[in-house]
Amino acid sequence: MTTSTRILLGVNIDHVATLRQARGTRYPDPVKAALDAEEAGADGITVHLREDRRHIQERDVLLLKDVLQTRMNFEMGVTEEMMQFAERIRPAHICLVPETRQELTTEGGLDVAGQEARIKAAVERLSKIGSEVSLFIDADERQIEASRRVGAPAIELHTGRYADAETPTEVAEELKRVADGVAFGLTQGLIVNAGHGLHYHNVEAVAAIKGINELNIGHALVAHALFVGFKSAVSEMKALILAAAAKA
Ligand SMILES: CC(=O)[C@@H](O)[C@H](O)COP(=O)(O)O
Ligand SMILES: NCC(=O)COP(=O)(O)O
Repeated sequence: MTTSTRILLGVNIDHVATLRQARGTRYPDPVKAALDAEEAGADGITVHLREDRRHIQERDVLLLKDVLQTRMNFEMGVTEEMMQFAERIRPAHICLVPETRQELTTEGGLDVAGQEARIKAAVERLSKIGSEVSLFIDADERQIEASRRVGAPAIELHTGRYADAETPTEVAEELKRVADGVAFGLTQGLIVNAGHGLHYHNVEAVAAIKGINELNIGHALVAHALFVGFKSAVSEMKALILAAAAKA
């Protein structure tokens, strides 16, 4: 996840595993989805090993670690169990995310400002294994400054509020919040990624924000893949974001 003029696509395969877990079958295999995604142009593969194991399982992460041609972005809550697992697998990238068991999905960003000492200790510990650590936060200057202070080289701005915005005014406000967050993150010397809730119909405006390094996208890709196949779903998304970034 190094800063470049070319925007990267991280493909999140969590919800391939959601379908498998719904029946306790061996299919569909998120590992196969990851390999297809890479063939279709994914720059990296994102997985979130949730505490409740509702989708991705340890087995998936271990296999991916062996077979990925690109790099793994391992999303995890800040718990001792996850810290030890990350130390075992040493992913190229780790994104620290907030997690609550009852939530339908990751509803907001990590409160870095409210627990700086704890996040700083986690960033230091995970940096020691050679992982590039990012913090999944809201596009909020207080959280961005705190992310710099705790020593994270990267942040991922939560785009869920933009994705959920309903009126054109709300969409414009939320997009501006993300764009301002990107600009502010860059002034802090951070690598700035973004993701959550991005879809074929809303991704272009985000991809056009100057300075974004990578977009992480999952749910929309898996949903579209049902109708067009995983490779096509990924290559369509990649073409959209590259075109939007090139036009900007
Ligand atoms: C942290 C994040 O935004 C994604 O990884 C998201 O968590 C996907 O999985 P869920 O839908 O389980 O939240
Ligand atoms: N960190 C965001 C992510 O990996 C994908 O989120 P979504 O596209 O599944 O909402």
